[in-house]
Amino acid sequence: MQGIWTTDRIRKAEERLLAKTPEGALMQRAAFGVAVQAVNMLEAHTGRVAASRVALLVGAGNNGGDALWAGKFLRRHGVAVTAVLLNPEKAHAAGLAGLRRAGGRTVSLDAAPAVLEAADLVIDGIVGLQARGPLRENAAGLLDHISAPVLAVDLPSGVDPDHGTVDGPAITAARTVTFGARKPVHVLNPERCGEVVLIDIGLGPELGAPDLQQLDAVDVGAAWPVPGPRDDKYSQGVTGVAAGSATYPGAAVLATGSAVLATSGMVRYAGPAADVVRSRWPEVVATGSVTDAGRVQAWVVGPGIGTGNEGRRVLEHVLAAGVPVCADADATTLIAQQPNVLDARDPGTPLVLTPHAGEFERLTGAPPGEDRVAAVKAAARRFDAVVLLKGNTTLIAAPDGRVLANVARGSWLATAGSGDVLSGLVGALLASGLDPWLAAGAAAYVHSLAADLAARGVPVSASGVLAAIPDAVRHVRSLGVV
Ligand SMILES: NC(=O)C1=CN([C@@H]2O[C@H](COP(=O)(O)OP(=O)(O)OC[C@H]3O[C@@H](n4cnc5c(N)ncnc54)[C@H](O)[C@@H]3O)[C@@H](O)[C@H]2O)[C@@H](O)CC1
Ligand SMILES: [K+]
Repeated sequence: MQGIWTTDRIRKAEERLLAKTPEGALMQRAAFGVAVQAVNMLEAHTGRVAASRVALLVGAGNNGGDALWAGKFLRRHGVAVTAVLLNPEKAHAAGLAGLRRAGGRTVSLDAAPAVLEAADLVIDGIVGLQARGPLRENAAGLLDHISAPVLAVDLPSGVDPDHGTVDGPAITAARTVTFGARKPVHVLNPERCGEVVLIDIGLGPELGAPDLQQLDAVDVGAAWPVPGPRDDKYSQGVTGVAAGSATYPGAAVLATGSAVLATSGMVRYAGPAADVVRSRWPEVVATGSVTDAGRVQAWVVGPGIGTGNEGRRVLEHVLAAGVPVCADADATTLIAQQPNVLDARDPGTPLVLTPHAGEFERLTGAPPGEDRVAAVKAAARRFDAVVLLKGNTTLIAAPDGRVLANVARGSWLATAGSGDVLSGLVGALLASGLDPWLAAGAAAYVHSLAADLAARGVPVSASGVLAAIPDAVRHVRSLGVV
């Protein structure tokens, strides 16, 4: 699991580390890392390093200092480096002197358009950890002149470091090189950051527990349930799916199918689409109603059940069953409209809610807003549930305050029925006994990986995502099992 820390925590950790290191040493480490990435990008984009042209956008703080020192290192490779000083009086003095000694040029704003237009690579050192709000006018006016790839120092300037939000002009980077620890922006706004490269500057021991975490393939592979020699179909956990209607059986087929493909435990289906489900998934034990479904170790409830009286009866039944429940789609709306339905919940049994932004607003009375992390944490506490807030970056909060971020590799999951596939995955992992927070996180990971594997650059349907689940599980298992 990889950690992510808020800027406030990182700044405090940096202060402790700065007190233990010789002056300027951290900036040198950071800047050297920037220069290495710049060389690498120049090689990839222009096929050469010597005699290529790099423009530095230099703001008033240490972020600009990093860029200036990186420019100095690039001079050693014969790169023509020109620094655009956005605030000449406040530019980092030592960095500026270093760059000039090494033969780098500096220009002021009026010369900047021509410098940017001629550049093979632009290094964004406008603003870093202290960034607040969009780019100011002097820097904003330069954006139109950038056509070369941008390497952002620490974070793309103009994007909020803690929330990843953009409310005005901002840099879009092809790559972001960050120092010591990843910040929320790197997972909350991956489109603006591009590829994120972390440089170790020795901050690790100063950091403490992370504010956000991210699963990688190895974590997901290690967590994925695998049957042992003494397991049978019951011992691995039976997933119950209460979804779909006679008129709209698709949600039932998708949610049931993803539970079937996720683990080798048994799957039961209960609802009016039993015949359709049985014909598509003959291995599923299907009945017409949750009342005669038999024992399960977790329920998925909601997709396509409707928000009327019958839907409410189904939801109450599964909430009272004393097993973990993943409540999705219509179940979320029912909880939002009739919160007392949660009185049926057996206290202490895990609940996973999987709202998108609109459902989140219905559930909590407010949209997730700028600070999605805080919003999802508060909802998890309020409902005493794991809340999985869908989005390009999906956030998964546990009632105890832990938050996972899952960054989608593309946006192909924005397709009808893809949520049904996700809820089936969550249900199957809950039935296997996984911690509900990890179950939701691992499900989100495999869901987005399956979409990526299925899409390969073209649109994909929810059925396509479903069909790619085995490949996605195989991928994480091949990395996660040693
Ligand atoms: N503190 C440390 O130990 C290290 C810091 N490093 C670098 O230092 C950076 C932080 O430096 P600073 O604390 O000087 O802060 P910044 O460089 O982020 O900010 C400097 C100035 O920019 C202004 N500013 C804020 N929002 C702005 C906006 N939207 N447009 C234009 N200007 C804006 C601020 O008021 C401040 O005066 C990090 O991001 C990183 O790049 C690295 O050198 C590694 C070590
Ligand atoms: K920056």
